[in-house]
Amino acid sequence: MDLIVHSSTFLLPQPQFPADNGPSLLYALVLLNQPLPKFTPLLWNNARLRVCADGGANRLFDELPQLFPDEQALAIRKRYKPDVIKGDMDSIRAEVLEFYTDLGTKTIDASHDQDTTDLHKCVAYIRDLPNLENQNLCVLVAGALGGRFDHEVGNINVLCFFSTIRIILLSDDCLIQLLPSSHHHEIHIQSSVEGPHCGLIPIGIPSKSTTTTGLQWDLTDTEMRFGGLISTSNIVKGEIVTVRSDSDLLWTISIKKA
Ligand SMILES: Nc1ncnc2c1ncn2[C@@H]1O[C@H](COP(=O)(O)OP(=O)(O)OP(=O)(O)O)[C@@H](O)[C@H]1O
Ligand SMILES: Cc1ncc(C[n+]2csc(CCO)c2C)c(N)n1
Repeated sequence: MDLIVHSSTFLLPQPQFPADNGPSLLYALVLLNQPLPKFTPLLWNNARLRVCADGGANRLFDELPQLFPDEQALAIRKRYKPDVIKGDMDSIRAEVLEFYTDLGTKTIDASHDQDTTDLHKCVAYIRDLPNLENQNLCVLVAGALGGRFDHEVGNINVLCFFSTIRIILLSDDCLIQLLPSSHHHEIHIQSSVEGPHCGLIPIGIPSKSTTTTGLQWDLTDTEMRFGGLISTSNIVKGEIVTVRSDSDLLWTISIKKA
């Protein structure tokens, strides 16, 4: 079975990027309608494509200037111009839509589809871009956690729906990604910015057998299911965590305050 190497180098300050011997990835950033993480400018600079999910554009417009209090808000808004705004467009304010449209941002009104979330619509757009086809794509999602639980679960469902795309849900406090059972996984821990608290959670179906190394409470051919054992409040011990499982798992790890 093939191995996937994971490494949160996108959280490292630019001079060290890319740090270890992890894969060379092409990052796309999606901003959601939630308070933006403090490290959003870092993600922005590391991304090749920047997309706002509907009301995520309000967050960019309102909150990015607050991260640069010594600079003029207009200058910051012009510097942080999204490539695309996509969604059902019921949350973006008219002035924000007009501002970014005037700057040349592409807008896609997908209000006809009331069965998928704005994040789903944005990831589908990124997946279907022709010139990203052969690239090693990784979608970073800012503002995905905290707030309404139905939205959080909807965001996790996007990980499962697009299970062959690397997608990482981020907040100021933690990240979540899917570890598909189709591969073995090696997670290179960036201990300056993440850890030590972590979790491994079966998603969709129980896991009959999960085996890990590098954790304080390693699993050895262990069963995990809701209503039984799941691995929360675990702690990263080594620089590398390995995971192999017979079913898909969520990996979550805490993000350190700057
Ligand atoms: N409280 C939240 N917690 C987590 N994610 C959120 C939250 N609010 C919004 N999002 C994410 O941001 C995206 C865009 O948000 P927006 O408010 O524009 O969506 P919406 O379709 O108007 O939501 P709804 O109609 O359900 O309130 C959502 O698809 C979701 O992924
Ligand atoms: C069974 C079922 N439950 C909820 C919705 C509502 N819904 C799900 S995603 C979405 C778009 C949000 O931007 C909306 C309105 C539905 N369609 N089907």
